[in-house]
Amino acid sequence: MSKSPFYSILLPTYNERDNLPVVVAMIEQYLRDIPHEIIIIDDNSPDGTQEVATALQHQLGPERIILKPRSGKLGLGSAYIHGSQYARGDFLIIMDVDLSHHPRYIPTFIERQREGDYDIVIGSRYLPGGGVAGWNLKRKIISCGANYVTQLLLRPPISDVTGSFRLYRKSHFDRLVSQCTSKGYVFQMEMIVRAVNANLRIAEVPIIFVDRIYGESKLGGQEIALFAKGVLQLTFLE
Ligand SMILES: Nc1nc2c(ncn2[C@@H]2O[C@H](COP(=O)(O)OP(=O)(O)O[C@H]3O[C@H](CO)[C@@H](O)[C@H](O)[C@@H]3O)[C@@H](O)[C@H]2O)c(=O)[nH]1
Ligand SMILES: [Mg+2]
Repeated sequence: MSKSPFYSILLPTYNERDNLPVVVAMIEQYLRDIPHEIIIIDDNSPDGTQEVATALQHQLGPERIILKPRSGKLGLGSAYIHGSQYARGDFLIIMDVDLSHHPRYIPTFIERQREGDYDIVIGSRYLPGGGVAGWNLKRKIISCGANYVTQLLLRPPISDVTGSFRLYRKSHFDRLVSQCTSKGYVFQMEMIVRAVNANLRIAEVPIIFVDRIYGESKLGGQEIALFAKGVLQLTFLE
């Protein structure tokens, strides 16, 4: 019998002290029978998320909880790249740490990967059965607009290119990252466009994204401008 794969869950945090312990407890519940580690990448959050992360490490042990903090807020995409360098898993699972991404989907991602030997499994809000709860109109327009513009210019056969709830085969994640130039939220889109161009096997599963209850989104005007720049670069420069 082949060895059961090992999974590394990457948790990027910036001011998530209330959410982090809940997300970790839920991951532990849903992955009880699945070999895994959790890597927390905190960017020196002013709210003290790092202390909460340290307490979780004491509670669950250094094999299960790995802390890879950075000295300041350096962007979501680069947080995943930083954390992945320490991952021991055959597969990486990336997700938000504000309960927008429910850990109950992780076993579904794993099952789907196994069914078709996929390289990437994407959680999609835009498939039938998926959706968004709690976003205002402005935020819906930003998300739909980003996906629409990407479809218009680059036509990836993927319904949700901006979401951050994904499973990657680690070897492919590393290869794609070595080609990626973006550091912020636009990273997700660039990774998918490059994965499609590399003919990787990609599956999507519907997810419901629930807007955060505690804390604030870190998506601002600068991230939107960087997204527009990223799509244009991929469209015209490659
Ligand atoms: N370490 C680190 N973590 C960060 C940073 N910026 C954000 N995060 C963490 O990344 C996760 C997502 O951040 P949010 O600020 O909650 O993002 P959002 O506005 O809800 O956006 C979500 O939806 C977008 C698509 O519609 C996604 O593009 C985005 O990745 C995310 O999933 C959270 O766990 C947050 O703490 C950063 O610079 N550094
Ligand atoms: Mg959020």
